[in-house]
Amino acid sequence: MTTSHQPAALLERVDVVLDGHPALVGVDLAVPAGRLTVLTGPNGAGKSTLLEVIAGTRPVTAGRVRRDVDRVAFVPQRAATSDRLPVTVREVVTVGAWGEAGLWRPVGRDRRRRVAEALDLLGLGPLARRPFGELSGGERQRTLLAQGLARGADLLLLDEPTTGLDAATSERIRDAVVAQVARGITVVGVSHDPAVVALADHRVELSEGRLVDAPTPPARQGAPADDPSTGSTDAGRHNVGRPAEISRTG
Ligand SMILES: Nc1ncnc2c1ncn2[C@@H]1O[C@H](COP(=O)(O)OP(=O)(O)OP(=O)(O)O)[C@@H](O)[C@H]1O
Repeated sequence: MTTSHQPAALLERVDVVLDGHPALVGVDLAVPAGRLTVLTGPNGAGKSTLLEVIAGTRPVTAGRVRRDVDRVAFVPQRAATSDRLPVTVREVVTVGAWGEAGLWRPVGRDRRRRVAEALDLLGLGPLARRPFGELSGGERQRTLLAQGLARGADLLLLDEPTTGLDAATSERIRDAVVAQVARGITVVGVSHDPAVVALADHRVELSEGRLVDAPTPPARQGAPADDPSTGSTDAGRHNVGRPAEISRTG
């Protein structure tokens, strides 16, 4: 686990309005680096929207988002995945390693190692040559997570990674998540699964687009409890250090 106390992502007074609907309202959140943050809350609370904001794939209507990460991997819900891809499991996982290599450049030794590790961690070795479209739902979910791991990201985002999976598959996915956090990778997951929530270092509960319960993550040593630069003691409550100290690399 990393010793860094600088947040991997910092959200300040974030609003997201979707077709006139307030999906997120005044969200202040620091995502601690090298930890597992789990977003919880009822259906429609704004969890997926918040995950997309942290990923940088969802523009905010108001507020600020800062990330201090080099590479982000976003593993979507199963339902978002096409089942007609004419590719093997290994090829799907290898896509995760394309990132900095680009589509037409050969995958080098380091990236091949990441693909092999990801296949191994998710128990996909025996399925590596199988067409993705022939897999069961749980096998696809493991494959998509392996693709995310192969990315070599320092911020891994998971939308309901264990929903609908059997106990053994869920446990394997939880073990893979724990292994990533142990390596210092920041993981943020949306989950209704109590077994995943129980693993969280940082639990964030949402209701109707607002944070209900977001305990302040570990503060940077010497940082003030409230940051006057935010202009709000409430907003400062979830800040770790001053925003100006966070480099935006992701
Ligand atoms: N394109 C859209 N237009 C209008 N409202 C939207 C749109 N997309 C999402 N919403 C609404 O925004 C709110 C937050 O949606 P979001 O998907 O983030 O919730 P969630 O907590 O992830 O829900 P679930 O647990 O059901 O997946 C919901 O009320 C949803 O109906």
